[in-house]
Amino acid sequence: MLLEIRELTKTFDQPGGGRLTVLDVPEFLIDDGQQMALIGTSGGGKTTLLHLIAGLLAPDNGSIRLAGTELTRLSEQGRDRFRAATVGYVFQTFNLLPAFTALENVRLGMTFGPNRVDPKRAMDLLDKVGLADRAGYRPGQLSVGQQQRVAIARALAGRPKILLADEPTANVDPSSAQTVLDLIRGSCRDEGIALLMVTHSMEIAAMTDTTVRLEDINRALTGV
Ligand SMILES: Nc1ncnc2c1ncn2[C@@H]1O[C@H](COP(=O)(O)OP(=O)(O)OP(=O)(O)O)[C@@H](O)[C@H]1O
Repeated sequence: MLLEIRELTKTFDQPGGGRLTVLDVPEFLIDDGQQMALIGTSGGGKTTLLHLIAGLLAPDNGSIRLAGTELTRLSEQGRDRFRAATVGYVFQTFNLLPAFTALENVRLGMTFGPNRVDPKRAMDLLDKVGLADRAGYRPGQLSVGQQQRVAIARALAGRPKILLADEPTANVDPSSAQTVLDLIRGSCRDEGIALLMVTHSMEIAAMTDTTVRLEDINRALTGV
């Protein structure tokens, strides 16, 4: 099993006082190489779950075991190192660095991991996402769909074990959404990378191996 989450809870301080329990997840599992879509109502905690798996947030309680490492035993720095080595993340807003070119952004996806920076792989990935001719462009000089493809190439650059993608098809038209999805699924399959993808589209969810509704794994939403 690549990812094993058990008895996970996450609460947040609320601006008006008190704490909100966003996640209360008894069990959530992902196999090596499995492709899973995560759907659920807005504000239900999908992004929070992705952040916990990436080690960007720490849970209140419970266990997150990813690729044999218990994340809750790591320091924040340890989680940063672990993330660089193990997790690729396509953010809802891409988070590309505006001062760097497309190629430099993809290379940055390798800089912090254990694998040495491999300029050829960076260029190959840009080629794979159809942007070899835009390697020298900065994000501001690219369309939204092109920026999204650079973000996908960057997330794959460090040869992660799992790709976390937060609504990667939300900002493009339906035919580009299909291209983006094919790209993500094909790359993950070719490289043996597991995929956890948040989406609001049932059509897109139907194209993955498994679809999980957050309501079905999160007791905080059902109150049971
Ligand atoms: N840092 C924070 N402080 C306080 N509350 C937060 C924080 N981050 C998230 N929340 C709350 O946690 C809940 C879940 O947020 P999250 O972004 O995980 O939802 P989501 O399922 O990804 O939503 P969407 O589909 O709209 O992107 C929301 O009610 C939100 O207000």
